Amino acid sequence: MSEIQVSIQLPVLDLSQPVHPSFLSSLSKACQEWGFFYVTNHGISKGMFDQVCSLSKHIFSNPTDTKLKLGPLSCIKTYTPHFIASPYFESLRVAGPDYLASAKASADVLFGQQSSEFSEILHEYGMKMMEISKRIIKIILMCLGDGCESRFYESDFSKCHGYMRIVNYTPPETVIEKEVEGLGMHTDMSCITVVYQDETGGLQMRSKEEGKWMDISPCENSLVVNVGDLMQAWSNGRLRSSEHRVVLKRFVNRLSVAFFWCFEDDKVILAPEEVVGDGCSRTYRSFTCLDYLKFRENNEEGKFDRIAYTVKDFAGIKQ
Ligand SMILES: O=C(O)CCC(=O)C(=O)O
Ligand SMILES: [Fe+2]
Repeated sequence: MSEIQVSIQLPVLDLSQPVHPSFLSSLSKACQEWGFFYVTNHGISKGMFDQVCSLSKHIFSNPTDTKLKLGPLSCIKTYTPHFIASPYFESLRVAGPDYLASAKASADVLFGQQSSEFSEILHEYGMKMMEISKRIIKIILMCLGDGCESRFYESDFSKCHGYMRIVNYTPPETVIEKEVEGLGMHTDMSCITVVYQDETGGLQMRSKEEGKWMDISPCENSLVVNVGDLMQAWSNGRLRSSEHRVVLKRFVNRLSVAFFWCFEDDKVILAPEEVVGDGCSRTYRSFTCLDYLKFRENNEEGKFDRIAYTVKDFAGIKQ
């Protein structure tokens, strides 16, 4: 991994302030060019993040045998062990809309039924993330043109749902290379993804034209938002689903919590005429959300590694 790395300044969306038109144009540019931006004043306190992190670390500190009770061969299937996405990656999934029940189902298997701390905080976190995601989607719709928010939020986005993936990255103890890939290049199968990353760093995005890797550095009290495949297709490619990865540069564990905000499974995704724009042609055919998710699942190679199979491969119209 020796590509040149450059740094850029991404806009920071302040959720405590009304959105100014000049900010909207820089946000719009970032969504087209990079598919990434930061969010601040989102209403999640540092204390809450710290609690989510420390309880999650406690979960991952269990012996592998115990964690595998939640693994791919179990009936719960919330835990992804090492060597599936990468040797250094393991994750736990908490699904909505009932985050409490989802987190509790995993915690009960690991700790017995007395422990409710983990499920309660994850429930609170999930509910906050839903609220934040709705606000962000509305602002992203504003980037697509005047009136887009009022025209399309209710009709297209009000049934969205979200799930979280808590990821624990464990770098190798002996490193030959300077840095290793914790999670290979991919695009997210969401409308948007809202990521909390700890102070370790390592999240990188790939630039559109030159394919250079750029650090998305952790920014205190800020979340990282990236546009996903579903939004790229729904916007007829006006918003970019960014290619990104995670590299581990230091001998320290890294923890992140990614919240994936998605269309409902049976949603038919087709960019509205107004979003496509006069004189522009459609670049994605219509498809149902679930069919795309299945397409990605069935293409193991396209899952995390090389992005041979993206939404463009699935539903893009050859021009
Ligand atoms: O760990 C991170 O910072 C990002 C993880 C990610 O890209 C993903 O889970 O899709
Ligand atoms: Fe991702």
